[in-house]
Amino acid sequence: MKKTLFDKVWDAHVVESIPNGPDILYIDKHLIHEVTSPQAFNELEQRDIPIFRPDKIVATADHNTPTLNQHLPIKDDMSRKQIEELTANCKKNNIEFYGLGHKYNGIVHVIAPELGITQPGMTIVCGDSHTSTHGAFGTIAFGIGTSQVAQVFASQSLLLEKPMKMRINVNGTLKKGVSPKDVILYIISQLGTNSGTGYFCEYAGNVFREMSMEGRMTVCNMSIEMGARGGLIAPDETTYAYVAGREFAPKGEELTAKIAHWETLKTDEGAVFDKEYDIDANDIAPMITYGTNPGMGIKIGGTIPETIETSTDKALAYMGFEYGQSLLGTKINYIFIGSCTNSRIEDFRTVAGYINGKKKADNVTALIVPGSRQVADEMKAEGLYKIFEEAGFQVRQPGCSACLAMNDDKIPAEEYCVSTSNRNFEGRQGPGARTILASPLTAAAIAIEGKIIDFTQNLN
Ligand SMILES: CC(C)[C@H](C(=O)O)[C@@H](O)C(=O)O
Ligand code: SF4
Repeated sequence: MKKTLFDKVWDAHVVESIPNGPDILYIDKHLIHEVTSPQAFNELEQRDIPIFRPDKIVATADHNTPTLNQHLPIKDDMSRKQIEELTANCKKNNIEFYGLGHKYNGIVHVIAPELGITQPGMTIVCGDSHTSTHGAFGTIAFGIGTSQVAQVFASQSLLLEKPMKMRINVNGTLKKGVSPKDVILYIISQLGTNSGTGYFCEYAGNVFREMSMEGRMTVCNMSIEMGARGGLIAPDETTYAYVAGREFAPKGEELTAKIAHWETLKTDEGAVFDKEYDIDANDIAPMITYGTNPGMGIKIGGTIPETIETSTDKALAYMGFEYGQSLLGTKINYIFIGSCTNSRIEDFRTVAGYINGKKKADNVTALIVPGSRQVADEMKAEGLYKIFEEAGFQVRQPGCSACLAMNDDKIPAEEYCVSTSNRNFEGRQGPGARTILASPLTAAAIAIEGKIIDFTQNLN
């Protein structure tokens, strides 16, 4: 039978199939962070169940961590307790933990790929919806709830119904200034935030084949924002080159053998998907969102479309926008360049390339938050800190930061923030804050102008 990439990885991990029921799926890697692990640890302790395979778990602190003075005790009580609890739980259970100050600390979805923990053909879970990011490696990766975190702790497996399969093909040539973030924002704006519900989504076509691993991670990261359980892209030479040489990646003959296997992880010609979409790359332009879900996106120079959905009325009232309005010229006081969607070295190289020699507008507070200590170190080594600081941007320490208001980095009420993160929900960046999602390049250009502009005309 012809199989999809998803079928191949899934089938290779089925421990047992219950006739007409769910499968028991083996999990290769379990990533954890401070927000969704405490109850799962408690549950196991209460039931006196040991953690089955602690060596398959990697922990980091990212959501509640401050991005200034990380060497000092965390001031916020709640946040400090969360991190202390994770630290103690990892110690007690022999789990590898990259806490604050550790050279491998950072956002969970940034560190696992950069350390070579994420590899093609694996199953990876985390109590975090953006676990879909790891699908960029041809991995079945998805977010799980806290009770499932406990299930994986106890058994290294999960009881799951096999999801349906969809494929999105994007072929053609991307226009100048169009980033991977624009590709996924465009897809979600066209297909809607429920289009992926119940599905795992494979991204195929020359646009993804030609994309860097960083770009593929940005795309897969936002699969969850169209409702999909996860997204994935077939591994290829770009993937192998990224994985090779990383800290925990296979080496030498083991790597050669693995690559031979990874080569087989492609959807067979003629394999059938439950649904499929084709998108012309030429239709995609730099995107921004105007509403309170990631599907409410338009091309930068576009106007807010009329709709019959009453939820849009509420979204526009929250955002202070109107139907038919163009966002060009909207004054922007906050810029956030970071999050597991766009805080990798390539993102900051793009931003630095654009702002080098320029200055941010006076009204703008611009935050640059690397996704990990390693990204921060690379930025320093490449001289990017200097470029950002000279342009008046604040460079912070790694963490989820202003992506969600779980730490000190919050956007004031009613202020617009052009953000490279993945969610623009009400209050996501602080009570009353208004988030406009965009690519790092778009955010950089807006930081320089202090208002929304169509920067594509400035590109040479
Ligand atoms: C806190 C965590 C559970 C949450 C998620 O699952 O995604 C967060 O990372 C987010 O982005 O909203
Ligand atoms: S950076 Fe944002 S989206 Fe990513 S894990 Fe952290 S809070 Fe979630």
